Amino acid sequence: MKWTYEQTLTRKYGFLYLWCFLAIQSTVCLAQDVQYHQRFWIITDEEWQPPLVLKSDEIVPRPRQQISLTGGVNWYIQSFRIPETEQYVVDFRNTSVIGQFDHYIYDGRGIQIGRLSGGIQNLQINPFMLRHGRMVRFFPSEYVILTRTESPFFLAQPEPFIMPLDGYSCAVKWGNTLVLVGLGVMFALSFLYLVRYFSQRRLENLYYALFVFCCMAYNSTALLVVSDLFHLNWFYLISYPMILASGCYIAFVMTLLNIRKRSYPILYFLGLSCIGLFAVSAVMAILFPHWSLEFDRYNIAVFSVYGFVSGLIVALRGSRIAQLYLLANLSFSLPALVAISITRFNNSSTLLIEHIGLIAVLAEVIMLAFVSEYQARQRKKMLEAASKTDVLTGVFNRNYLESHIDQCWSLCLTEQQPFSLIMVDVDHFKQINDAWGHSVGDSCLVHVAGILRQSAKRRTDVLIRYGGEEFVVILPNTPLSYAYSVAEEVRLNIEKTPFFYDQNRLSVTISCGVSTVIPNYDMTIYELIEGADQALYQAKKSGRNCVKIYNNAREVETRLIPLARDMSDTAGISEQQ
Ligand SMILES: Nc1nc2c(ncn2[C@@H]2O[C@H](COP(=O)(O)OP(=O)(O)OP(=O)(O)O)[C@@H](O)[C@H]2O)c(=O)[nH]1
Repeated sequence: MKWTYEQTLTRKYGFLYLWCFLAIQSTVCLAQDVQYHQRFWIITDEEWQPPLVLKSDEIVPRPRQQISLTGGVNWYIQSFRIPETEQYVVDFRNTSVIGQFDHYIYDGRGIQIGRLSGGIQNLQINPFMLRHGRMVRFFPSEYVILTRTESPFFLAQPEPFIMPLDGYSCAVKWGNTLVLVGLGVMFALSFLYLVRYFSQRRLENLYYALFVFCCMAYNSTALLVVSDLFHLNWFYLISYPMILASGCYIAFVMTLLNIRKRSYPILYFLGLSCIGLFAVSAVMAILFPHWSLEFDRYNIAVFSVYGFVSGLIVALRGSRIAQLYLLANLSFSLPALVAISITRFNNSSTLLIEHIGLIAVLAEVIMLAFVSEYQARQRKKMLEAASKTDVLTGVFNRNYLESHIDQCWSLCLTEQQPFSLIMVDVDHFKQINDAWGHSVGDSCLVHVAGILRQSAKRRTDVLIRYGGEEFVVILPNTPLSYAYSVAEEVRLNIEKTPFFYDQNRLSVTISCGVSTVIPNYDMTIYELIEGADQALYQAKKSGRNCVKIYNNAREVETRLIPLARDMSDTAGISEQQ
C-alpha cells in the first residue's frame, strides 16, 4: 500500500505522540513518595538561618500555597515518617528551574543531621544526571526537611519530595530518555535547516533553524543538560533565547504562509508589531532579569495566537500549507498552554512542567519541518510545471517538447511504431495583430490553442506551442492516416468556429504540415520535425488553410497500411484539402 505525503505525516506524527505519552505514563506511574505529616511554604525573615536545633514554634506556614515565579528566597518544610531503613532521594516536583537549593535535614529530636545542596547556579555535580535529586539514607524514624530555594525566577512551583531510590531511578530514566532524544532531534533539525539556508538562501530556513536552536537552548538549560553535560551554569539561557525564538517564529510563519503587505496587509502589520513587541521585551528582560521568563510566557502566547489566527485566515482561503500549519500550531499551543497555565502537577513525582514544554516544542518543530518540506515540494512542482507550460495559452511550451519528444521517439524506435507530428501555423496572423492589436492577437492564439487541445484527445497526444503563432501536435504510435485526419479535423474546426472580438467576427484559419516516420537508428528526431516544417511551408505556398503531408510520410504509411484517403503527390509533398 502506498502512503500519500499527508498520510505519512499523520502516521509519523501519531507515533511521536504515542511515544511521548508512554514516556510520560512511565514517569508518572512508577514513583511513590513517602507518607508526609505536613508540607508547606513557611514565612521567615530575609536574614533567617536554619537553626541547628529546630523548635516547633519557630516556623509559620505561609498563607499562600504558592511562591512568586519572579524568583527570590523561599523556605519549604516537610515532615514525614520513614518506615524502614533504605536509600532515599530528595528532589523537586514540577520544575528543575532552580538557581540554588539547600535541604537541611532534621531527625525526630529536631537536630540538624545533614545538608544537601545543588541548583543550576551551583557548581556541585548532580549524582542523577539531568535531575536535582540528592541521595540520603534514612532509618525508621520521624524526620523534618527544611528546603531553601533561591532563584532569579521559576518556571513553575518547585515542590520538594522524598522517594525511595529504586522507584526514583526507574522513573527518571524515561524523562531523561525523552529529554536526550528530543534535544537530539531539535539539534539535528536546526543544523539541517541551517545547512539548507546556506545552500538554498531561503530566509524561511534560517528563521526555522534559529527558532529550533533557541528552543533547544531553552529546554536544554531548563532540563539541566547544559549544566550537567557542558558545565555551563548561565541561568539566563533559559529565558533570553526564547525572546529571539519568538521573533523568529513570527518571521517564519509570515514567510511560510506568504503573508505580505499586499496579500494580507493587516496580518503583515500585526506580524511586524509582534516582532516590535518582542524587541521591547528583550530590552525589558535585560533591565528586569527576574521578569525575563514572564516575558517569555507572554511572548509564547502572542506568537501562538498570531500563528493560529494567520493560519486560520490563510487556510480559509484554501491554502493546504496553512491547513497543515494549523495542525502544527495546535500541536504546540495546546500542550504549551497547559505548560504555561499550570504551575504545579499533583501526584506526578518525577514529571516536570519542562517535559510538557519539551514535548510541545518537539511536536511543533517536527510538524513544521514536514510542512516546510511539503511547501518545498509544492514549490518545486510549480516551478517544473511553469518551466514546461506556455503562460499565454496554458499548453506545453518548447522546453517540454525537447524533453518529451525524445522519450516518445525511443518508445516508437523500440516498438517500431510510426511516429507522427503535425506542425500548425495561424494564417496571416500578423494582419490580426496589426489590425486589432496585440491583445486581440493573444486572444486569437488562446482560441486556436483551445480548439487544438480538443483535437489532440488521446492520452498520448501532446500539444505544444512551438513559438509565436506556431503549434506542434505530437502523436506517438500513430499512422499517417490518423495524423492527417486529426490535422484536417482541426483545420476545419478552426475555420468553422467563429472568433469574436468586440462583437466583430474575425476569420481565423490555419495551415498544417504532417510528417510520419518509423524511427530507426540512422534517423534523428529532427528529420521528423524538418519534414513537418517543409510540409507546412508547402501548405503556406499553396494558398494557406490546408493540410500538406511530407512525402516520406506517405511512403511510411503505404508500407504499414494502405492509405484510406486519396492523396495526390506534388513534388515530394502530398496535399489534401
Ligand atoms: N499577439 C501576439 N503576436 C505574436 C506572438 N508571437 C508572435 N507574434 C506575432 O506573430 C506574427 C507572425 O507573423 P508572420 O511570421 O509574418 O506570419 P503571418 O502573419 O502569420 O503570415 P503567414 O504565417 O505567412 O500566414 C508576428 O507579427 C509576431 O509579432 C504572441 O505571443 N502574441
